[in-house]
Amino acid sequence: MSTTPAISLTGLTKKFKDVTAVDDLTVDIRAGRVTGLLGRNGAGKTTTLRMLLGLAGPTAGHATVLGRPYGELPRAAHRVGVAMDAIGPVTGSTVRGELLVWTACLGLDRRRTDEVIGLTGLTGAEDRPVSGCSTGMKQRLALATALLADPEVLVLDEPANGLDPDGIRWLRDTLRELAAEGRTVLVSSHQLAEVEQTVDDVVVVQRTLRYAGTLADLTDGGAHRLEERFFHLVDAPERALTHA
Ligand SMILES: Nc1ncnc2c1ncn2[C@@H]1O[C@H](COP(=O)(O)OP(=O)(O)OP(=O)(O)O)[C@@H](O)[C@H]1O
Repeated sequence: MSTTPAISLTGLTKKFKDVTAVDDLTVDIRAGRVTGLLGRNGAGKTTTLRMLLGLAGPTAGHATVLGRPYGELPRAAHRVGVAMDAIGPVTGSTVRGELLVWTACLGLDRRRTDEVIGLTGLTGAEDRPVSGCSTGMKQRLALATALLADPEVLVLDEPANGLDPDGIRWLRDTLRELAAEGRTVLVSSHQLAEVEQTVDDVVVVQRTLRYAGTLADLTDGGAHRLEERFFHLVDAPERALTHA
């Protein structure tokens, strides 16, 4: 396994007028692993991911993915797959139509569209208008779009939201398979019981960093529930607890 982090955040800070959304966040995301980015509503998860992807400029600090700021990474859209609300459907057409637009934008063979439809369980729904898709199907479509270019890194903002139990299990298996193939998966989530079954590593934020390390270290090898440890961390006086 590579020891070079796939993603590095260094002193990352974002202020919106009088609100500090992210404060001096320094953390490395290890390659080839699934990392859960956890925090309460408003903890700064989406803002962190937006800064990582160059969608928001940091007030201070910097972020790199695969060794470069996203905006300076050659073939960034091929190497980093992204699923977040800010990057929603563009065409207002069908599932396949939507994917074909992205396939063309990325300069990929049209056959890749059908491959990701199969990979994400959207077979049979290809001709459905995106506007008529359930939330779970839209989540599958977002992941299908992120997977199109067969990226090394996946950045997924709350991909489990709106998925039914089948969808949750499918997502878990898919993320584990992607990491087993050597890909790096950074996934934000509120669903702690699900995260506990999916991730290798955990980053907990509450504006500042509260924990970065392995799930096994955080839960003492499963002796504690992730939820219990999470509340201990986010309710603790502001301080950074970091583990290797
Ligand atoms: N464009 C903006 N202008 C002003 N404040 C913002 C903006 N974007 C985010 N914030 C504020 O920054 C803080 C962090 O928001 P962010 O969306 O990053 O949190 P989050 O952890 O992703 O929350 P959630 O789990 O609810 O999605 C919140 O207080 C939010 O209101």
